[in-house]
Amino acid sequence: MIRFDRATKRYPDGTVAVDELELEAPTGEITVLVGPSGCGKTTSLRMVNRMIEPTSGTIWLDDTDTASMPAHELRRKIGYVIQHAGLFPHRTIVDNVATVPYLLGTGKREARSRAMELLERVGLDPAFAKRYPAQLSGGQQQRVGVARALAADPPVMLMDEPFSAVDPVVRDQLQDEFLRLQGELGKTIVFVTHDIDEAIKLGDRVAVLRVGGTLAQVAPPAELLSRPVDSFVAGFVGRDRGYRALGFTETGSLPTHDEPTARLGEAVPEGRDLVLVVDGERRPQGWLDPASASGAVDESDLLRGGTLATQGGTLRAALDACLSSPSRRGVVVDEQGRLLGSLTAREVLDLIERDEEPA
Ligand SMILES: Nc1ncnc2c1ncn2[C@@H]1O[C@H](COP(=O)(O)OP(=O)(O)OP(=O)(O)O)[C@@H](O)[C@H]1O
Repeated sequence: MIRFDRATKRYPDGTVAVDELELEAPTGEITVLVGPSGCGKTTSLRMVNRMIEPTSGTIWLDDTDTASMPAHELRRKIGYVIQHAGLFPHRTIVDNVATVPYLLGTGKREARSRAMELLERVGLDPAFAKRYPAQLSGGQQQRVGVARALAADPPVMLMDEPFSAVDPVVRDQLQDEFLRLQGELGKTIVFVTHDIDEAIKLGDRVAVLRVGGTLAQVAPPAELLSRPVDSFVAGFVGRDRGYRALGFTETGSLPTHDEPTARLGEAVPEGRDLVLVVDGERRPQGWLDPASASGAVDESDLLRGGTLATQGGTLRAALDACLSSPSRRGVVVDEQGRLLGSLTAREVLDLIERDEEPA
């Protein structure tokens, strides 16, 4: 656990970057700091590993006042990942990852073999190990940055905009893999971003800061979306927050109807209504308009593009499946992707209304 206890940073020029911050980052969870430019996110983060010393207040690591520990000992327990990865340009990837173990006196062979394991863990091909940072893409470099921070197996990780410098598709992949990795590792993570969508996706808890370095609200993402404390947080959390909050509400069992199907290779069925086409495992492939096809059902006849809802998924996914479906019937599948049935947007709205808590 990391706890900011009235932590304050006043820079020598008088700027108060962080003002009496009270915040707890629980053990094994991802706590995201988010807020507009200059609100003190980076300053707060760097006070944890004492790259910046607080002017007043205390930062606790479990039961220890971080100011009472030698800084090098503190930093051994804390991995640090920054934007652009901050890799050493003249060291190979494997040596970059093994940097801290080398410093701690781990033998070369052991440090390297652990570094290779970590590269694999963060989803990087071991073939990159002998390359230099400039020979990797931005996304690959960020993975190396994460592997390097994990190398000494620290219980705590500080991450400052680690995925901001890559394009949206790569960022999405890095975020997914980061969540998968955290599912295995359960580190105590403080993560800084200016991107509220990233905060909502990654945070177990999200702390919204205002310029001046004060805490506006800290809450799990669903609560932040559904119950922002004031207009600043509501504005920062942004548009569509009601719809986005559905992404945190699980559907339980969706009330589905039987959906008539046709199979690829079978004769095009009669009728005018769109028909769902499935493969031999009953996995939906797309919709068929019987009026515009003849002979056997062929892949090229299919209307695609609808998303699928998974039984036990979220209300947002269920509603999206309906709205994106060419037939307006949302397709529901099981964990293996096999058809369970369909439902309409009206039925999903009924579920939403049923779930609505009284204000
Ligand atoms: N060394 C410094 N001396 C004086 N003021 C500073 C210093 N470093 C940061 N500041 C100021 O402190 C405030 C908080 O800065 P900080 O970098 O922590 O914000 P941030 O929320 O991380 O911003 P961004 O999202 O733009 O990176 C800003 O007003 C900044 O100008």
